[in-house]
Amino acid sequence: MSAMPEMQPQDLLNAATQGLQIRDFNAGYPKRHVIRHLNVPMLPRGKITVLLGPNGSGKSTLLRSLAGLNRAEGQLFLDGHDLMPMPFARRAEQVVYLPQTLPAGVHLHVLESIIVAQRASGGKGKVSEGTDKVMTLLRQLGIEHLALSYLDQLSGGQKQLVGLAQSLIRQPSLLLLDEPLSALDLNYQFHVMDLVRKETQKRNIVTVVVVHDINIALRHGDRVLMLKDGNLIADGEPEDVITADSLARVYGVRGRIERCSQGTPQILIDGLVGDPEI
Ligand SMILES: Nc1ncnc2c1ncn2[C@@H]1O[C@H](COP(=O)(O)OP(=O)(O)OP(=O)(O)O)[C@@H](O)[C@H]1O
Repeated sequence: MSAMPEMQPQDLLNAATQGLQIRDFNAGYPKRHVIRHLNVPMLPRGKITVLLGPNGSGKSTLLRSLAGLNRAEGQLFLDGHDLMPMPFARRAEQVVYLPQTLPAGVHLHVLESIIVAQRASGGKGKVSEGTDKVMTLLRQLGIEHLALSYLDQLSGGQKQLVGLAQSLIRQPSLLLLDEPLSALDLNYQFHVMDLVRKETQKRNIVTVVVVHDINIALRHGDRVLMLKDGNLIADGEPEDVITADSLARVYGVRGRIERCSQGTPQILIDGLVGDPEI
């Protein structure tokens, strides 16, 4: 049996400090507290964390607050450095938030819009090199053919894919994706999560994704955080968090997780809590 390579002190230190830690975090709006005293132990780099919860549970508020776009207080340590006191521009160099929909009325074509995003985050070098990178990313996303189409003439799903390209080109340390699959067909959903995983691992990003589809969380999440009414109800590996009990408590549904013939866990819903069982 070959011996495990010994971890060097620096590796141990990195493992303990590399990633995002959320401490006593509160967030909301002038007349409405939404996220209350949230504490999340290290969300590691190179992994996908899926944020689940019913409508109105605070997922978007949390993501926007992590990006510095919402009122918030508490501590957010990225690799040991607190993001909260940082000027917004400095925080935005490391943290990228992709909202559910791109802003309307932007009359740029796709290629221009992604080069603008790249330049805004400090991307330098020759324009031709920037264009090559963007075209590679568009090819990976399967939307190379849209490079010269105008943003305001794209379908909802095409806009989502362009938004993802704008986010990835900025090479963030913390990538926050708010329902990036909601307008995508099944093929693109799979393709996008596959690409997000590869980029997360290759660039060692802390990625947090909001989805409503429990099967996506089961299949693509390394870790799941489940919110209800702004409170963290569960945190752990997908199959430890997504259980009949948490589905009942958080979503009010009677459900179970079963493995398909290929071994992939999937959710089956039998009804609502309180319905007569058949
Ligand atoms: N701009 C705002 N001002 C005041 N309250 C808001 C604002 N935006 C959202 N809220 C409230 O904050 C709470 C959490 O909303 P949030 O959008 O974060 O939920 P969510 O979990 O992302 O929901 P969904 O799954 O429906 O997108 C809701 O009660 C909502 O009404």
